[in-house]
Formats: sequence, structure tokens, C-alpha cells
Amino acid sequence: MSPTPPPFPASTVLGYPRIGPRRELKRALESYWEGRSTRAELERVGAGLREATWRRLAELSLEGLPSNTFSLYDQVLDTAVLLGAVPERYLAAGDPYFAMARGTEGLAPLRMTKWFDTNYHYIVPEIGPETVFKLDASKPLAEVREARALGYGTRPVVLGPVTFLLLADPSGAALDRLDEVLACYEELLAALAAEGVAWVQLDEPALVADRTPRELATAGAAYDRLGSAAARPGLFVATYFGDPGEALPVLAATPVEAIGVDLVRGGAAALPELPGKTVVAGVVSGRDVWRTPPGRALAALAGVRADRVTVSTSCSLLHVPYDVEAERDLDPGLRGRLAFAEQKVAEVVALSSALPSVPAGEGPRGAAVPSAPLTAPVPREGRSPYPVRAAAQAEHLRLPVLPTTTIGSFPQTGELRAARAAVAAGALEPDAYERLVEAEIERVIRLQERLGLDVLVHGEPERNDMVQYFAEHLDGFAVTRNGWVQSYGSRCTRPPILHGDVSRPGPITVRWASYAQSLTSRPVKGMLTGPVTIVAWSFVRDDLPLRDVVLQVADAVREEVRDLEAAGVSIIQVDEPALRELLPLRRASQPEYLEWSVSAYRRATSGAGDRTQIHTHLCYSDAGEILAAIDGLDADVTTIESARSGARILGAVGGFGRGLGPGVYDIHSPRVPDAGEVEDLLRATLRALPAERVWVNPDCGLKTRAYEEVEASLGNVVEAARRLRAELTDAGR
Ligand code: MET
Ligand SMILES: [Zn+2]
Repeated sequence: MSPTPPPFPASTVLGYPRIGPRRELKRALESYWEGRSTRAELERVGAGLREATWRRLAELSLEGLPSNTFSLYDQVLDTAVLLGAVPERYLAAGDPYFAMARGTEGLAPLRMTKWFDTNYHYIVPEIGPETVFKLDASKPLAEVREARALGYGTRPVVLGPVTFLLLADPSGAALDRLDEVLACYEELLAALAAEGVAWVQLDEPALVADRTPRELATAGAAYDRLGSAAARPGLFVATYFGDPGEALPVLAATPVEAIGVDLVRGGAAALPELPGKTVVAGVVSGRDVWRTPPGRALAALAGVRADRVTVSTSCSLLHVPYDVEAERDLDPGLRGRLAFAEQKVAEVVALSSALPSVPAGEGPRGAAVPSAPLTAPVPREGRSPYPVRAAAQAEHLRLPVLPTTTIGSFPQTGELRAARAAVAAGALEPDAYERLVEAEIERVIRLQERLGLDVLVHGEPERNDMVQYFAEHLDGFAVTRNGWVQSYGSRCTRPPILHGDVSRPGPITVRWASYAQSLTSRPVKGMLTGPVTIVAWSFVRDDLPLRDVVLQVADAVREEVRDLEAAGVSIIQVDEPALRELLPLRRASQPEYLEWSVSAYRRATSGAGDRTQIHTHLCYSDAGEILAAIDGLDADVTTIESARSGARILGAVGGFGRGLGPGVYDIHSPRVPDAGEVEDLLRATLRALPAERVWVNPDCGLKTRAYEEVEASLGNVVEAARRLRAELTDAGR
């Protein structure tokens, strides 16, 4: 039996941002990837960031410092390396770690997908019959030693075995390999104990989703086994992103000494008594940017019945920016209501060290003024049934069969990005910038005409980002200067802060869309981001139900749709790529979410007349769970990613009774598909769907590609559509 661990520290965080307060890691990574610096230089930047983090957490008087929360790319990939699950084919690459993450010339990367309901992406571990699990504990051990050399004792954080295997294969099939994986974890625990580590944190967020009885029993057995290891640190199993529900009694029955619960998103009220355990109580949210109301946190802490309570964050702080103090331009009233990672650590410390003297009276969070109640009735659906609309649109638009189009953005030129930065810095007149945008629109229109596309776009050159651009033009949002959050690898986003009631002071996109339309006789499609996506990719006020916030945004989008239509734009695309991201982790809550999110979309789009064709776009092929909802959006045309997954999606969407454009050009790769390949994909589509419903388009926007690739690829897409169109017309004669 292992000796009793020392008491768990009174305050901690489950993890911390790692990209660097000025995105130092991003720059170091990109410079290494481009061959401008060495691996050793990259490691030095990493070490500097880790040291700065530990130093800062210690300065803030946090007691329990985590380690191994740093990663050069992704913590799930790190876990695969820890367990030896590196597929053979990467071993020969110059740098197998980054080969798995990003691919090489001849080698595709491992798959990447979204981390639970966040916008962070992890690398999906690949486990096959040939996988031989073998511990490589060098990274966690090195971080423990590195911290100790600096004078800090730390608690290594490692993804837990159950979640690791469920992420590798959501069907649960990989759990068959649990015994082999647990052997590695036992070895790891022994190595950490030998290193003098007092506590280890094993993250098990997968336990907050619906789990089968078999999966729960497996989790219980796993922690029984790890708990009975002869030599080990104290075991802290962290659940987060929701209520662990039935997983909690399962964990409580195992020998683990500490259990983490998310009391922000989980059911604080329903927390069972956990005698003999330490509860690491996540009362400071790691998913929002608001100050913690002390009353709420204290009430949640008071509800915990356990041997010992530690104050913590609800999840890792990876999902919030570093420091509010860096936001000099924010309205001071708003700034006073915000807490980024540093401020959240201070809150954790304050809550733990002197529960009664927590800084109180900082005013309400969320809206500064009472929000406008949603009294406006849901607008009556203005549109006729699809067959009526379709006839009106066909008459008005006169498009050929198999119409070709794109998803909206064209490559963003360095010149435009630089010009935008210059405007922000006051070095370029807004007028001059607008001329540049117009010149780019004209170039994109001419290019599309030359390529022979049927429905044109203006190319979105005025948008830095499909959400931030709208946030900048709507009331109720603020944008930050430095509020970067890691999305994957070196990629970061700067989510806008939706802090008040949303309204649209004036038209946003109309001038660009109508300028583009004025240049051509072909229809130009107006481009909007949908209400769910705008909210999903922002930090959102939490004093109103999410549904009401989304409806406010829907009303703003609805006004923009109306104005576009009035300006003569006859096709309007309202993108909802984040529809699936907000899907609740528990099935019981999913129908309600899908109901209101779909109705928000319809609220945004139903003001359009029958003649106006509404498009929507979703970019993932694993749409399986939400197909009925996608159909429920009732868009006239839906474009969806599918080039890589071949015909897989086609069977599922065959039942849609309206226009559908399964992508035929994989924009995630620099490869130019030839016309023959595109033709094959289209033939597969035509076997699944009637020709009159099929649209021809790429998988997603072209923003991240180079002009040469895009020109060549779209040329081949148009060519393939023409060949098939000719066949169809011949056959019809
Ligand atoms: C992530 S979906 C992107 C849609 C957007 N209209 C674009 O083309 O960039
Ligand atoms: Zn997309």
C-alpha cells in the first residue's frame, strides 16, 4: 500500500496557457518549422515560457503549481508519445513529433479534431493492432526536474488512460487496450514517486459525457488498479467541462485521494458526499473571461462535503487569454468586469486563503446595464415552402444545372493584412484602405468570371476573421488587442467579448457585396456568419441564457439579410460552421439546444423573400449527429465538407430535399486536384442525389490557400462540372 500523500495544496489551477503572453511560442514554432531556427532554440523558448509561468503563479501565491501542462503542440499528442503510441511510419521523419502533428512532404499528419465543446483542437491518437505501448516518461520527468531546479515543487498533469483511449476511438473499442496502457501508467507513477513527486493529476474530461455502464466500470477498474500501485504519488483525477454525474460515485469508490469537479458547469447542488476524499473544487471558470462572483463561488464551496476542499479552476486556463492588464484600449467599465488567466489565479488564491475576505462588491458581471428583455416576438416565417421558393429562384437566377460556386473567402494577400494593420496604427487613411479592398474585390470577380464560375463571391478581403469582423461592427461586442487563445499548434484566435445587448448600428457587408455585384452580370452571393457561430467563437456574457444571446445576434443578422436583399443581392449565404461545436456533451440536453439553435438560424434568414436564395455552409464531414438539425435550417442550398471523406457523407445527406454542395476540392491541402478526380467525386454525388439539386464547390473558404493553387484548382472544378453538365444535357435530349 502506498503511503498517505501530504495534504493537497489549498489552491491550484488545472492548467495554464502556454502560447506565451505575446505568442512567443507561436513565433518560435513557425520559425523552427520554416528552418530559420534550431530545435534547441525552440526548446529554449519553451523553457523560458515554463519558467515565467511557474514564477508568475508562485508570485500570485498559488500553492499547487502544475507542470507538464506545457506542450510544443498538443497535450493529447504528448500523451501518445508518453505511451509509445507513435505510428511506425513517422519514426523515419526528421522530427516524428511534428510529422505526426503537421505531416511532411510524403506523409499526411494524424487527424485533428475539436477538444470536447471548445475551439481547441487535439491530435487524434492512432491505435492499431500493431501499436506497442511503451512508456517514455522523459517529458513529465524533465518538467518536474526543471521546476525543481528553479525552486518549485510541481504536480505533473497527464491525460488519464480512460479519456486517452476514448479520444483515440469514441466508440470505446480502444478500451480493450486498457491493461497495456495501465501498465505504462503504473510505471509512470513509480517513476514520479521515485522523483519525489507528491501528487499527480490525471485528466479525465471524457467522464462528463454520457458513458455506458461498461465504460464506467472500466474507469472504476482502471483507478482501482492505479490506486493499488505499490509506489505512487497521491492520485488526483480531474473531471471537467460538465457534471461527472454517475462517474463521480464510481471514482469515489476507488482509492484515488482527490477528485476534481467542475462546479461552474457541473451540478454543484447535486454533489454527493465524498468522505475520505479531497475535492478539488472548480469554482473559477476556465471557459469564460468574467470575474467570479464571490457569492456564487462561496456557495458552491460550501456545498462540498468532503474531507478536504481545494479551490481551483473549473478546467485548465488554456482556454482564456493571459492578462486583462494588457488590454489598455478596453473600456475601463468593461475591463473591471473581466478576468483572464492571471486574474483567475488571483481569484482562486483569494477564495482559498481567506474565504470570508474575498474581494466583494466588484459589481455585477455580464451586462453592465439591465438587458433588454426579448419582447420582440419571433418573426413569422416569411418564406413559402421550398418548392415555391425554388421555382421563384430558378426563374430569377437562371442558373445552369450543376452550378459552380465557392464558399466565400479567396486568398488573403499579405498586402491587405499589412494595410489593415496600418489603418489600426493610424498609418493609413481608411479611404485608401477601402480603395485597396475594392481593387481586391474587382480582381476576385474578374478571376471568377475568367474561370467560368456561376455564382460569384466578393472574396471577403475586408475580413480578418469571419466572427471578429461582425463583432467589430455590432454593438454589444468588444475586441481585444492581445486576447489570444490557442486553437491548435501555433494557431491562435482572438475571440471577441460579447458583453452587452447586441444590436446592429448599420449595414455591415452591404457596401462590399453590392460593389461586387455592380461589377458583374453574374449573381454575387452575399456572405454572413450565422448567429450560433458568432456566439460560439466569442466569449459570451453569462447573465443571460445562451439561447437569448444567440437570438439577439440572430436579429442583427436578420437585419443584414434584409438590407442585402434590398441592395439587390439575390443569393445570401449564412455560414454556421460552429453549429456542432456547441452541441451539449450530454445527450439529454442536445434536443433542446438543436431546437433553439435551428430556430435562431431561421430567425436570421426567414426575412428573405422567396426569390432570394439562402445558402448555408458547414465545414466538417462528421455531421452525423446533427443531420436533422442541418436539414431543419431550411436553407435552399447547403455546402458541406466532403472531398476527403469521399462518398461517406452522401448517403446521410441524400434525404435532404433541397440544394446540396458536397465539397469536391479539399482546401486543407496545397494539392491541386485534377479535373478527372473532381469528376469522379461529382459522379459519386450524382449517384446519391438528383442532378437538379447538386451544387459544385470546394469544401470550405480559400482564405488560407495561395492564389496559384486556387486558380488551378477552381479551373479544374469548373471543367469537371462542364463535362458532366454536357453529359446530362445530351442524355436529356
Ligand atoms: C469556417 S467556414 C468559412 C466560411 C467563410 N465564408 C469562408 O469562406 O471563409
Ligand atoms: Zn468552412
